[in-house]
Amino acid sequence: MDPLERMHFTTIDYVIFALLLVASMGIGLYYALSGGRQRTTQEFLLADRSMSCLPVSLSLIATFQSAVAIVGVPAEIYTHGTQYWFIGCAYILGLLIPAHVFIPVFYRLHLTSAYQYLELRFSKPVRICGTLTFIFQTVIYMGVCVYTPALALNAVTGFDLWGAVLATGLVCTLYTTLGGLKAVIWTDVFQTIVMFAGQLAVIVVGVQQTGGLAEVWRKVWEGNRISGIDLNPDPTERYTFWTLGVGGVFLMLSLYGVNQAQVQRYLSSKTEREAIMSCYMVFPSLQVALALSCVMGLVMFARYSSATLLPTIHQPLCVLYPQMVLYFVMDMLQDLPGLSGLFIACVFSAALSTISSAFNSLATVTLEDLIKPHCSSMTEARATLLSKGLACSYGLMCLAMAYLTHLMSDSVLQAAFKIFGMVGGPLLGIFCLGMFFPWANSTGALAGLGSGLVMAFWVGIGSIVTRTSGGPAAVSHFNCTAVQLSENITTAIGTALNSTAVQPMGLQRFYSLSFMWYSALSSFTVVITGLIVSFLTGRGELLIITIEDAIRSTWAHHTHSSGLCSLVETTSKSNKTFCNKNKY
Ligand SMILES: CC(C)(CO)[C@@H](O)C(=O)NCCC(=O)O
Ligand code: NA
Repeated sequence: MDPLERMHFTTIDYVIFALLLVASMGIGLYYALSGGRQRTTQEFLLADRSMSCLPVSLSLIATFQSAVAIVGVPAEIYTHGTQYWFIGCAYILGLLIPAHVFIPVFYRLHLTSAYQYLELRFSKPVRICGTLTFIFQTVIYMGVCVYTPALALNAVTGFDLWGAVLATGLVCTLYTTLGGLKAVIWTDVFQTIVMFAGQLAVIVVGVQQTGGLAEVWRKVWEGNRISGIDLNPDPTERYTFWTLGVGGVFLMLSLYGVNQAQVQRYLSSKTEREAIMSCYMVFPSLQVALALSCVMGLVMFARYSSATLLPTIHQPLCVLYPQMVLYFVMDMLQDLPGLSGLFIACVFSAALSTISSAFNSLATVTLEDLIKPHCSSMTEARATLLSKGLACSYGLMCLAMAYLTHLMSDSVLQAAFKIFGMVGGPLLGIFCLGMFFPWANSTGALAGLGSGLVMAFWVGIGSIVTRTSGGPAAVSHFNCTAVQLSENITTAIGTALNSTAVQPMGLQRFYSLSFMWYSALSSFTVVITGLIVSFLTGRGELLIITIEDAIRSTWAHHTHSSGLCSLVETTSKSNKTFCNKNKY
């Protein structure tokens, strides 16, 4: 029997998928019609700065748990064993540092956009460059996020590709435009629960069908899937304890420390304490999310390690990475109507929660950083209308980006997967430069950001062109024999094998740097270049040691350069006194 034929959706599955969309729409409508009815930018972009830590923390994990991660991590564990699990170590510092360094600075400055910090600390051009970099990164990312799950679902079940893209894109645009950040956060809460439920259901059924936990354990142990800690210091090794546990911290900081989507949620918290608490609560939830994905990869392995199952399943599993997990799920859940629908809902929840954050944060930075500075007389009503228009436009742009992603070649797609390491790193670097190095000046910051981006794209594009770096590889060997593979896939694997066999030298070695180091490499490049250029062009000041110093020096710089505390009108009373106190 052709495996492609038997994998189809029942009515119940379609109903569950539709329920996800309807419930998300419902939450959007509720927040459009309740509370302040989305009539101020404070409500639309910052949820009235009234959120408590539980919804904020679930929303924080939903944002960067994309569908790419939901289907990619189990495939990674299946093919390479549990080494990737060690990224959980990076969550410790990757969340403690945002909680105690970045959140206090952003929260006490009472910002709306994280890039306001860059103007306060450096200058307007630095802020604009930061904003444009963020827009570039997020626009590329959202296209990939909505396209990847739709493509995988289409390949496995025949579910209409553009139907899925349009349904998710349009529904998400609607509820973000109607309900603002409150809707984004509360749909994230709902979608996180669906995500956990879907993964848990697959694991429970998978364990049961494989013959119980002991049997799963025996098979993954015999199949060598349980990886010990790999302390190999080679930075070109894809996943080792060092790349994951140290390089991963920088990735986490670029996502949870300075990314606008997350900063905006911290700023939407009632108090600074709630914001810090929410960051703490991300830790256990993110560990659960990671464990679910990893265990799912192991169950998948256990189920297919037995030779008797191979004849029917080997062919469909010779597929692209993201599709592998869907094959497994559909194959296993086909006799349990509704459950495959639940898992599809889980994958699309991951996609929706990521793009909704993207729409709202893009609308925020575009309004605050690019438009407002030129229209100082804009009324609140007009600003709110404009922010809704922006959220809606970015939603439609997401559909255009999904289409562009569709036209992209496989190597460009790989670049899109690496976008967080490549573009997130330089952004992290520029915030660190501002917060930890008081003598860094605006020229240094601009030079730093530029060189960080050049460095990131050089190594990122170089690795794709030379195909030496393992990233989330597009191809897996999943029980396939060479005969069954199409010609170009065989070539791709051949190239991959050759490149690992030959030790790369010189530039080749640089290009084969594990992509887990990209954030660290590019943020260090920003800081070092920024410091050198600042020393050459500016004056020296004292070293900042505490958060208070960091905030004080930001205000001092601002009052110094503009001559007055112009932010006073727009900020809260506490900041007003803070500002006045620190006026020189
Ligand atoms: C945030 C982490 C590192 C948590 O494991 C991971 O989910 C991640 O790399 N997320 C960003 C990219 C993505 O999920 O599409
Ligand atoms: Na998500």
